Amino acid sequence: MALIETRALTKRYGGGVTALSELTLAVEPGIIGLVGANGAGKSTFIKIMLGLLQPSGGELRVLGLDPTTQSVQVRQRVGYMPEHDCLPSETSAAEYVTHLARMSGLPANAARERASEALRHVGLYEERYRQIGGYSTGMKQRVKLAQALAHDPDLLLLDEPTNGLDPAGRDAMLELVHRIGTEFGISIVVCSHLLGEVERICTSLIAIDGGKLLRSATVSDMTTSRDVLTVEVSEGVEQLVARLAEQGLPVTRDGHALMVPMDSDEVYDRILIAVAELDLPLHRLDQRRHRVAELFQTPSVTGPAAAQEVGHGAAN
Ligand SMILES: Nc1ncnc2c1ncn2[C@@H]1O[C@H](COP(=O)(O)OP(=O)(O)OP(=O)(O)O)[C@@H](O)[C@H]1O
Repeated sequence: MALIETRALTKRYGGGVTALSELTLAVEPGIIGLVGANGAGKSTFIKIMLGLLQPSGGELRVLGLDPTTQSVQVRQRVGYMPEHDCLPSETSAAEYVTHLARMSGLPANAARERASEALRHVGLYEERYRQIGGYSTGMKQRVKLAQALAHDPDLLLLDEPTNGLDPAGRDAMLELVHRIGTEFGISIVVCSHLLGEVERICTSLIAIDGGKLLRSATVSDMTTSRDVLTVEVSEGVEQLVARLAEQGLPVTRDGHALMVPMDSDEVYDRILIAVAELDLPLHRLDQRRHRVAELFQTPSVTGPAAAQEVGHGAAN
């Protein structure tokens, strides 16, 4: 059974905004990156999966359940970490997470135990009796993660868990998410507008742009068949580009380097022959795996920083 399955899932808000447009996908259990630029529709998708928002059209199953009619069952099995800060400042993390565990239906003692355990998993055990108002941003994010874990869910939906964190904090949060996914065997959907960031911890990726599905596949499927050859010549780059284009090889430029998808073994030889025939000084010819971010580059996305972001448009 697929973990999440949608068919033509669509969400329109008032004011003519189509936040999700005919999304059709199926993902298997694992750590799933839900990636897209700001406004791509990630939060909307998460809220529909939780049954907090009703879709305007299409179908959806989460853990085999229909959130539009079985939202209580869905929320019993799904933990949700919202994007924005929503924590009470004058309450301790222990009190807050216990309270939410109780609200999910656990008896008082079990709720307290589960809260302590969840806070231990996220590294806040020692600090759990301090008021949340005195916590750093990273600690607050961890409290949100702990409350999502407290009722022992089968699936976690994390909306931008690295928001507001510095690079070290982002790394630590991603490592934690990865550990929870692998050690506890919980499936996780982790939203991010930074593909390069989640790519390293995910087993599959759903990429959306302007509410439309760009791609949904396992990370290994996205990368294994897409090795790329990098060629650098000290001079005559234009000649080489023209020669490779004549041969029907798709070439993209990355600074001085030329990148050619390695669709078959003979591509390597064809490049070597072209360089030799043109008598160009070969500086470098090597093969490497495509980074997932490169697979999503569009003509309007340029430069290394932009290449990290998926898509480029808001939904309209
Ligand atoms: N309640 C709403 N009413 C009208 N439009 C909305 C509403 N909520 C979201 N939108 C619009 O729907 C589109 C998708 O928003 P959504 O928050 O789902 O995107 P996102 O990918 O999560 O982006 P972000 O990371 O910035 O939150 C955006 O254009 C947004 O402005």
